[in-house]
Amino acid sequence: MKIRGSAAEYLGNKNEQKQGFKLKYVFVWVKVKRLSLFFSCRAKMPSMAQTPNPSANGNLSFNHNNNNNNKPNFFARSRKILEQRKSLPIASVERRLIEEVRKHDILIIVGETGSGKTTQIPQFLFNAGFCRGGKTVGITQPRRVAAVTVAKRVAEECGVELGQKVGYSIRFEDVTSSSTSIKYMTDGLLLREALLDPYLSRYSVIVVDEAHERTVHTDVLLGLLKKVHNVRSKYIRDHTSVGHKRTSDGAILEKENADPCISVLKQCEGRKLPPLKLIIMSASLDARVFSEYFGGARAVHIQGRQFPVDIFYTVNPQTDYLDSAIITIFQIHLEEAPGDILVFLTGQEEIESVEKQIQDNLRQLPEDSRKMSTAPIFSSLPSEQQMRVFAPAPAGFRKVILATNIAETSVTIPGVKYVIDPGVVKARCYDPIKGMESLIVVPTSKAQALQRSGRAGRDGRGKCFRLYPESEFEKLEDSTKPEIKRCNLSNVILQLKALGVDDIFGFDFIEKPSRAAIKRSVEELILLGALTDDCKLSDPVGHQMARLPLDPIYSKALILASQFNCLEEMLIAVAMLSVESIFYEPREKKNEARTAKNCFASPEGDHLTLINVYRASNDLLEKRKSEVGKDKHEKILRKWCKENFISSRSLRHARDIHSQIQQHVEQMGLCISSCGDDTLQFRRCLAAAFFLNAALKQPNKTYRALASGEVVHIHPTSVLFHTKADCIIFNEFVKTSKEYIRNVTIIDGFWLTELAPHYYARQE
Ligand SMILES: Nc1ncnc2c1ncn2[C@@H]1O[C@H](COP(=O)(O)OP(=O)(O)OP(=O)(O)O)[C@@H](O)[C@H]1O
Repeated sequence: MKIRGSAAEYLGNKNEQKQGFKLKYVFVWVKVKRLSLFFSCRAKMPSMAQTPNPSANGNLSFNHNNNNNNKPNFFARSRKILEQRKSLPIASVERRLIEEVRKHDILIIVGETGSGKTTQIPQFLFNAGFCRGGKTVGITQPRRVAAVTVAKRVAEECGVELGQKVGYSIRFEDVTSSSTSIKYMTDGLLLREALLDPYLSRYSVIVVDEAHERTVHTDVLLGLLKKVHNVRSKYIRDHTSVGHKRTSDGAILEKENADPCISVLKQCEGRKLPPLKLIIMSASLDARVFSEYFGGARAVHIQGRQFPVDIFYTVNPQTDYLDSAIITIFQIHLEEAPGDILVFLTGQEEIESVEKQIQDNLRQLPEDSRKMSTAPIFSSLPSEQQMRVFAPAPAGFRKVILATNIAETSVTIPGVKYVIDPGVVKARCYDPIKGMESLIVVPTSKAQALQRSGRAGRDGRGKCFRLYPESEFEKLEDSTKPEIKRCNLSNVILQLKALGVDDIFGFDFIEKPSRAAIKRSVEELILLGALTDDCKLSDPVGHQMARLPLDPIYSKALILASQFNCLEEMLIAVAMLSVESIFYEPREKKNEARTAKNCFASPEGDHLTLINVYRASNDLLEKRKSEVGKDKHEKILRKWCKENFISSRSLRHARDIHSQIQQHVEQMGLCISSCGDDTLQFRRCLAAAFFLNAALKQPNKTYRALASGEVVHIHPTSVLFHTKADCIIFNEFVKTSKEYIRNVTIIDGFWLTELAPHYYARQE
């Protein structure tokens, strides 16, 4: 890269601005190839050429039941959508695709980003009759935001109200009805559904979209779907051979009392059981791996994308990708044609810091160049705020979307013409020996780079700026290491146990996690009381823990809290711990921010400090409750948060999570009471739940984590940063420049042997 000025120089030279803002070229970009040329599929697959297909007329036989007909724009918009759909590469292969689905129970589809897989294939399946008899086509997505936005788009394309024929279901949000035929959902949600309906009997087809992401849920789901598919196929074979009749769409008509297995199946799905069709999809899939896993399943390739995306690389490696991203944002803003910019960053803190720098830099630009708005999106942002990135920018403004990898796959953000990809991502990594999980920033894979560039070029030609040289791209791994190989497996194992999978080592994973990781997580679940010593789900604790949509350790904390009479406090603590950084500390207002935080600080630790913040926000809203209206309350909360250096986004999200988990624990019949001022009870409960995360002070003032033996340091953001306490528990281990622990509370070391004798008595 030829840098002739840093970002500040570039934007801040007032003389230059006066002279008509003469641009300095900061990067020399190397334009390389179009996105489509980068695509290569390693498995040998038949390709679906784009032959004209008279049946691909884009019409879906849904009722148009929304009352938009009187709106002048409605017809124009419908016509535009229809035109768009017809021009998608996938539209011309509808009939051939359906033939493939009819012929093969399991089909792997690889099609370039934007070819129309996610939005069109479910509609093709509906048109072809796969939803007859009240059956549903289910499409899983690794991320909530994709499930929601794609469902909205498909409902619009079909001219139906969201939640009727087309709906979505994500954790804590179900927008479906009994008439839903096309259902988008997260892969985790489908796993939870399988707890209640082990044969997934309402589904005729399940489409696993973006399978390349290999999230832990996708991998477990693939294993489960394989099993369900085999059971349903076997059932059909067996019953066809003993003379059962089929309906016209292939479903089996049951004979009364044919065999004992039928009664189980009848409970789930009534009298018909069609075979389960599985479709595994992505733009960047190694089809061979999936095909082998499903016993040589058929793989097809859909060629072509709607609009080209030009890829640019920097000439030289970058030392500071945030700085480079900001420079590139402004370079595009000042030089390129109108169009929104999507920037990939690694987390909330980075996003908020870049957002602030953009605002600061904009102030230095001449008035007429300041028309730029920013919109952040990251996973801990509440859904309604995430949706703001999809709203158009004010007229004449360029929107800059600052996103984590949650915007990497499946989503279409209308108007995005430029993508900036620094080539890094925050990924989980797990050390099964020490039992430590941490988040670290790592290079993306080629598959991720391809997905990112594919977010441009969805409603017109696009450009993608990769903030690294092409030679670096060549060195990237082809695909991302499956999450199941780099995370703590307690949650997965608990779910599998609840699904009736007894032999975890024998479970047919697409790629097996290491024995050490499975063993470690099973041991952890036994220690938490979720599994018995012979590895069965314990009753009631294990079953209760599996029902809560939380990490097992948090679920255990809630269950214990009802016995320690502090469930009210623990609900708040768990909700506050589920969001990213409640407090923020702007560089230029460090002292003010610290003084504000001290008002909430508890000398006993971060958990009680977080509870103090939550309760203070409750008191505020209680005091001002006469001022009616949700908007008014939001405004009051926002102002208060700003004054107290609290992230209003995070607090609002925590309040949301709180009400959702409260509903769950109420349904489970747990007793919600408060320990009042007796915080000792609450801390004892923390010790009883988080005993695996205890640390003892060393003579040199560092701490040693008792379970892993690792030397750890209290994070500077903790209220206990200067503590001299002998024994503490913590919630999070973060490895940056040092091994840090975050969210720390003081406990008494003797409590550990008293409350977790099964672990600490054994250690003595
Ligand atoms: N919410 C939306 N608003 C506007 N256009 C959309 C929207 N969703 C999809 N589209 C249009 O439909 C096209 C196909 O989108 P779709 O998500 O089906 O593609 P895909 O092949 O699944 O891509 P990917 O692999 O990136 O998920 C997009 O390129 C875009 O033109």
